[in-house]
Amino acid sequence: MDQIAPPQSFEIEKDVLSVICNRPELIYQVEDLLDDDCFYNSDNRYLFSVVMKVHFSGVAVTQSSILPQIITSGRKDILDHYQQMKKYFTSERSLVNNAEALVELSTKRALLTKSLRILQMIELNETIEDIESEVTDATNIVMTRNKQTEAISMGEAVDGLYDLMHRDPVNGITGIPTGISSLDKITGGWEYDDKVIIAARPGMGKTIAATFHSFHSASIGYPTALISLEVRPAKLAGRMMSNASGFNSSDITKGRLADNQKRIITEIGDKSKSIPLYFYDNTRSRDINDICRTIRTWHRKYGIKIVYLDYIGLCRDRTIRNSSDKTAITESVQSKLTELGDHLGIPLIIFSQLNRGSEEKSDRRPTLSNLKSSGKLEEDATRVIFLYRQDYYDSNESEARGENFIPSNDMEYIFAKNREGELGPVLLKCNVAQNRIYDNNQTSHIHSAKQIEDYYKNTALNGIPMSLGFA
Ligand SMILES: Nc1ncnc2c1ncn2[C@@H]1O[C@H](COP(=O)(O)OP(=O)(O)OP(=O)(O)O)[C@@H](O)[C@H]1O
Repeated sequence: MDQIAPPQSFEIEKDVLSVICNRPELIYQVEDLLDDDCFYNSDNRYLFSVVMKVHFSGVAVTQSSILPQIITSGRKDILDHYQQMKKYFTSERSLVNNAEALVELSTKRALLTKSLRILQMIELNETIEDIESEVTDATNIVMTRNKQTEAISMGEAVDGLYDLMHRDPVNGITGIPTGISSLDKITGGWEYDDKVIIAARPGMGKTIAATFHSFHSASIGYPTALISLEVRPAKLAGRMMSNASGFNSSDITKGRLADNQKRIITEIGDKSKSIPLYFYDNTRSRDINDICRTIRTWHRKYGIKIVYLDYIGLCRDRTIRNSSDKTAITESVQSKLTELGDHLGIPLIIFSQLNRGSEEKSDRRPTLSNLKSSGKLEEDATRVIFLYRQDYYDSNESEARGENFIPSNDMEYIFAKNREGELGPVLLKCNVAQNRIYDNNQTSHIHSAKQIEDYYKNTALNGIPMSLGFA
């Protein structure tokens, strides 16, 4: 393997360089295609980088404009090289084809380097996760190259439209059902190209929403990833069991249930073990590069169809040098997530924590301006939804006055951006102790054993024996 010569062609490099040195007005044909790495020969690579620097500065590429660049770098020998390229003239007709050939050769060189690295890692018995990461990088090398050279034809676009048009809506929904019919009406379910930001101040119910929606999508059969950077999987499962049983989630996790109640949770728990829901181990890493790698692996391994991330502000990014620049980190994290969602073609539901800064005004409902401090969250999102519960404030104020508080359970999903649908609030109910979110017109989402049976009838939890004596 060590003996494999790096794929390259000095002749093609020379052909391309001679055309762009003689006919700089043609550079635009290849400027998006080529980068320095496309040239294997170091003089060619250096000359190309100088030519492009001049070109991108908006100045015409001539001997006099490249001269200052060469002199400041101390590589006067490159001037001879430039003159040789000018003398060696070849037809410009093959420029694009030749440039594509150079891209292909450089891709092969990058793959060769990666392959040697992977072989070495196997030899050194490095962890499978690290090896997998290198394999993913290798796939990305090929993907990036494809992006540069392949267009999507009108034929492909129209075929894609037919696929969308012929999807069989179930109850009018083509995406992944949210679990709440009034939300499904507005969204049509979470769509394959969705990047949804669900933002809220602390205590508004982000984790309840993440748990509720992910449990729902998994229980109706969609392989689901729940990346919670705050709550451990056993506690998340406790919230899901609370949702399914109606018992207070704290009572479940703190061992405060009676024996017959524990039996019910065990029944539901055992049944739900087969649900395709995958939790991320947040003790391993909160770095977005590891998170994206994990999601890619799960997509291959488990066929993940939707990802919930709770919440973006807790992600780190080791590629950002200044770790105190929160905006730079959020922007980088978000662009990595957007790229991942586009690449996998699955919805990403990303939770975001708003700070408490602007709660002084009389209407405490957040607006898009509250997202401004979190980088470009709004720009890339297909939808921005704010969660709001007036109970949160009322209960604190009642407590301060020493009064008893009776919750309204009102919850609003406020659509502040919705690329293909209505804006405005959707009024729902949320029972925080039971981790339940339900339509406003229901007195309770689920309040009897019979309703639980009906609710889960078409899900993997179908057949849960709910006749164990609770209402
Ligand atoms: N078992 C419970 N009993 C009573 N209230 C609860 C229970 N579990 C959660 N809550 C309350 O529900 C609200 C929403 O909880 P959730 O964990 O979803 O908050 P969050 O929006 O994720 O915020 P944070 O990041 O601060 O945890 C909080 O005010 C919390 O105190």
